[in-house]
Amino acid sequence: MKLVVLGAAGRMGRTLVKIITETGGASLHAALEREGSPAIGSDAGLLAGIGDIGLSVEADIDAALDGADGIVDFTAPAVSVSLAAKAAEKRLVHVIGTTGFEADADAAIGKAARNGAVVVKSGNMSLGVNLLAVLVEQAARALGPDAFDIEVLEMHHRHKVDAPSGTALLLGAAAAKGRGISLPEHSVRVRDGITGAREKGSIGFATLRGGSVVGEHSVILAGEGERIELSHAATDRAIFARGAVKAALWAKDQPAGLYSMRDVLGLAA
Ligand SMILES: NC(=O)C1=CN([C@@H]2O[C@H](COP(=O)(O)OP(=O)(O)OC[C@H]3O[C@@H](n4cnc5c(N)ncnc54)[C@H](OP(=O)(O)O)[C@@H]3O)[C@@H](O)[C@H]2O)C=CC1
Ligand SMILES: O=C(O)C1=N[C@H](C(=O)O)C[C@H](O)C1
Repeated sequence: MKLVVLGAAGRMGRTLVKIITETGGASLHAALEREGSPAIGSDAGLLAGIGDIGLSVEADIDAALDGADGIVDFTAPAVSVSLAAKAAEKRLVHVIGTTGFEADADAAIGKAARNGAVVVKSGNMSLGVNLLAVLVEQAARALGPDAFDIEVLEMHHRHKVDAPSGTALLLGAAAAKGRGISLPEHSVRVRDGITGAREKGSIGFATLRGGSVVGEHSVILAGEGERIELSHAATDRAIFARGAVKAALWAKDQPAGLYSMRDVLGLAA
């Protein structure tokens, strides 16, 4: 499967270039960065630390998509939205790892999936986090609507630009699903000053940023006299890249539509 990596000089882009070259059935068709990026013209393999692979980073998306089977995209929300429309036009697989989408951007990606793109989108492409989400959903369902308070805590590196993380929101959505409630209607994303007592049935988020932390998430279910914590720690971005490439290979045989990593991994609650 011929894959185009968008954001090839980024933290995830470099990891993806390495993992694609190591994965049977996948090959690197093109590596892209935005117009004006200092990475344009550099060898994608040299940037990824795997030596010269004879493929330079380019900026022309339309030329890069010519002859490609799929796109792996860990960039920024506006970039992913405009690429989803192109993927629909060309009937391509589009794996979206980007996080930080607003509701209107999600709606635009849903539209692209209805119009011909095979989209796999997830705030976290790792097996571990997607299994954790299943466990969170089960725990929230088993513990009932409000006897236990649910809080999602995350920590990431100092460069991360969105909060709460896509993973924190994915875990919050799993908890909300287990409780049979809507996350947007029950989430508390910021607390500051005299907040009043905790609202019954809410799902809280707390964000830490610093250093080089790849990604750490805990879902805390706090009851009277006891507390359950379900956690995941990522120590290597390769887990996300492997998941993304697996998603692309899986999506190749699917009809157009919007899929999640749970679909790819066959994980049901
Ligand atoms: N779902 C998952 O499993 C994971 C998701 N992520 C998410 O992936 C995204 C990227 O993370 P990360 O790699 O750390 O970020 P980086 O900033 O390191 O990488 C993003 C790259 O995309 C480039 N870019 C921006 N605009 C364009 C464009 N129009 N065309 C091509 N390339 C472009 C950036 O270039 P420039 O710097 O010049 O703007 C940069 O090189 C984030 O949203 C993050 O949350 C990260 C890890 C795992
Ligand atoms: O920006 C990151 O680095 C990560 N982003 C994703 C998120 O927002 O959850 C996934 C991972 O935790 C790393």
